[in-house]
Amino acid sequence: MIKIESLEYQYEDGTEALKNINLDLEKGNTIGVVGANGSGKSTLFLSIIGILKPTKGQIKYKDKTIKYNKKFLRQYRKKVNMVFQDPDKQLFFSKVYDDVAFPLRNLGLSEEKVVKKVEKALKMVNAYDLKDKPTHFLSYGEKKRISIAGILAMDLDLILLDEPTNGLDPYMTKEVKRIIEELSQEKKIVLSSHDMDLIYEVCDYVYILGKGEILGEGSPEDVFLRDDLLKKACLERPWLVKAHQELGLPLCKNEKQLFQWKGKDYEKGDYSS
Ligand SMILES: Nc1ncnc2c1ncn2[C@@H]1O[C@H](COP(=O)(O)OP(=O)(O)OP(=O)(O)O)[C@@H](O)[C@H]1O
Repeated sequence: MIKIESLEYQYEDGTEALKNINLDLEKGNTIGVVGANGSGKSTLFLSIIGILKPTKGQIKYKDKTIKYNKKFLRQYRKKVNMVFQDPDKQLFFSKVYDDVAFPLRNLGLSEEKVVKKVEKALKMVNAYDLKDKPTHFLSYGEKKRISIAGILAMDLDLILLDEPTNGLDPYMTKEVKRIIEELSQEKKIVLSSHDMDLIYEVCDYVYILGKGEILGEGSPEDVFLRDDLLKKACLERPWLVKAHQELGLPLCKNEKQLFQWKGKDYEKGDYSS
């Protein structure tokens, strides 16, 4: 659906944030983009939604090169949009409900449809109770969930999530993981994260960025077994990969699989030895 060809992006001060990026988002349904601080992940996402215009190269959506005029971008962002790393960049209204409803009202949907979509999105992120709360009273984790709900309420083809678990506690991190897994049943998702466990478990294809370049790509099982690649990109191995390499355990996709291999009932919290 989206192809990126020979993309380069240079900031005004001369920083070459992206160099010769080639990416095909048909290669997976939940795609991870990982890289150390400053490797270019946010710049890439901002380029994909057309906020940054490439210095060179192009982005194709459904085989057509995206354009940078207001009319095109307004239509494009109804189908391809992102949840920003910082929720304060996304929440504008004083009340949670109005924030999630805004893009839908903007599309001219009837208030009846708006109510349905907003309620569904808020329930999906377990934030329905917050609907009447002023956004400025929300905790950081709650703001993150509301900004995700705002994107879920829209009928997008592709959702980009920039560091969705950044700054969240372990419980909320699990919640966001659940949301991504649920969402990926219906939508294409691209997410960036410093949490290699999350990327390994939820993604089916991974791009590794380093200093604005793609250093490697492939299935999570392939890329995370490549020590040389991880070292070059300054990335850690997911714990399930470590357990496989260091303890000789089978390479499991998630905790549940590992428990099942051990004959434990994961759902019942069977932690006995
Ligand atoms: N507005 C800007 N002007 C100049 N340089 C910038 C600007 N924004 C980002 N950069 C630079 O571009 C490079 C890529 O930054 P980017 O924010 O895309 O990386 P990132 O992988 O998202 O980092 P992080 O993991 O820390 O969020 C960095 O060297 C950064 O300093």
